[in-house]
Amino acid sequence: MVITLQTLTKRYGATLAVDGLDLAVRPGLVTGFLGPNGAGKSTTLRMILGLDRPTSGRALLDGRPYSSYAWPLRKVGAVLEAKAAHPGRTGRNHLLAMARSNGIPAARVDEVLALAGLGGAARKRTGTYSLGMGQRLGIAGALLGDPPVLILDEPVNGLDPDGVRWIRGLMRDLAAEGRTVLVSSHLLSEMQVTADHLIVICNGRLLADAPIEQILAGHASLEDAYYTLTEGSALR
Ligand SMILES: Nc1ncnc2c1ncn2[C@@H]1O[C@H](COP(=O)(O)OP(=O)(O)OP(=O)(O)O)[C@@H](O)[C@H]1O
Repeated sequence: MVITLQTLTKRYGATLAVDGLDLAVRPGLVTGFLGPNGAGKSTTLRMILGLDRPTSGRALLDGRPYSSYAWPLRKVGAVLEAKAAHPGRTGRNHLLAMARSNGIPAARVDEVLALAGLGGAARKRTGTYSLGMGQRLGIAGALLGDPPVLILDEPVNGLDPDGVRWIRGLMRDLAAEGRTVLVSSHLLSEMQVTADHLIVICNGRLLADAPIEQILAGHASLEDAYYTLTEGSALR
């Protein structure tokens, strides 16, 4: 499944959060989505997921908006914020409710809980989860519908070293299975070893959309390349 942005624009009052993005995110790759704080990454991801309405332009999944799909969890799995679950619900019940509303069998809930390393905490209330456990629950939820597209906003935030390794391997595996994996992160060293392709934005505008080798060429590290790319684009 291809994610296509067509002159995607979002204005909040005087702030142009996303400024005419035109690009395609392709299957079979881990695409890193980078940019300074306030660059417009989360706003872009929210528009792809139909959680924010574009001021103009469009965000499409295989040519159709997210909202046009009857079982969206079977098309796109997303983790936007850790701890999005109701704190009084157990992790398992949270996922069961998600599964039910998307016609996904209950057995899949236990599968993704085990996959996310949450088997032991499945029957605890999510309000008692640590940041990393909340992040794992979010990832379990994203995998629930076995979707062809995964959208992850800062997925390693709060994860322990084991968790970081796990999510890195998971993203690589999902891409190798032919899925579209779009991941935003500020951890450039992590992106350097995980991403195949990078999209860099600043002030809502596209700075780079290229294979990682091309962006790294002539630089000692992704951190170096990133600073070269963004230094000419002072933040508002
Ligand atoms: N609901 C909102 N109302 C008003 N302004 C908003 C809203 N959401 C985002 N913005 C503004 O839009 C711009 C882009 O924000 P966004 O959260 O998309 O950036 P980001 O790249 O995800 O940043 P970070 O790396 O800090 O998460 C910022 O200037 C932000 O203040």
